[in-house]
Amino acid sequence: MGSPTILDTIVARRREDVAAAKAAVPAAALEAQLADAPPVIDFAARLRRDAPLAVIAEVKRASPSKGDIAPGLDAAEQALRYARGGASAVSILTEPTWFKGTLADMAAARAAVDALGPARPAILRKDFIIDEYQLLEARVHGADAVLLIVAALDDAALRRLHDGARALGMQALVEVNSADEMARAAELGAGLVGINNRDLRSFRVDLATTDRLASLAPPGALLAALSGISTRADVERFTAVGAAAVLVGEALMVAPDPAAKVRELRGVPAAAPGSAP
Ligand SMILES: O=P(O)(O)OC[C@@H](O)[C@@H](O)c1c[nH]c2ccccc12
Repeated sequence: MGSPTILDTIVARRREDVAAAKAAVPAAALEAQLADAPPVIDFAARLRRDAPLAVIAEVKRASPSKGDIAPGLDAAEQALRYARGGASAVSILTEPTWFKGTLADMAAARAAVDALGPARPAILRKDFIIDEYQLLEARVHGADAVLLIVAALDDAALRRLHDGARALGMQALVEVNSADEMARAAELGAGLVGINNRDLRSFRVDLATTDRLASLAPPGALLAALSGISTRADVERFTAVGAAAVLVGEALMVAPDPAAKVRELRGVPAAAPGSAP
């Protein structure tokens, strides 16, 4: 066993966070809130509706590799900017220590986009999910889908969390970064696969990861490319190998006009000044 990777460190801390959260708010209390949770929509259907390319736009204030990106940013306001640009979904980082996200961010972003009616972007809880308790937290705070990181989970946990998300009406975006992890996602029967160009063990980004792994995706699964994406050319590189969605964080968090950046990534003309979004 080598020295712990960044991923190991974050997962270990998340286990402590979950233990503390359970002590404060038992699972039974969250289950009692499910009936009043904001209604869930079909995440994959929402992405497919925007074929040939759906943008999943991410609210990420900071990261282990970059430190602070936009620490003071309001998650709800950013979600609305993304929605104005035509994002199909908004990914909200809810990990507090390294990414400076919270569940309150996700609830606020969900409430903000709900005002847009049924065409609203779907909400993805982006976190290091290792315990069913976090699925309850996600649903109660308005998530339509959750990220499951294959590298952070053994097969039993992956199966348990994948089925647990579905039992709560949510879908799972199953994240892979290698051929072995893609095989595990296929074995799981994942319908939504995210190829992360960033290796969460080293946080090194290699855009060729998606090129290399796309053809190994389970037939019929919706394929998303994650990380390191900043231009329309990056997007076209990935649609060329079968990606139906891209997930973009930093490039959107630093964009002076996030709505215009989403449109650029989608390959649609910029809105005329003053025109309706
Ligand atoms: O900021 P980028 O390079 O556009 O990457 C966004 C997203 O893919 C990245 O934040 C991410 C992908 N998988 C994760 C798992 C946990 C935390 C973060 C992530």
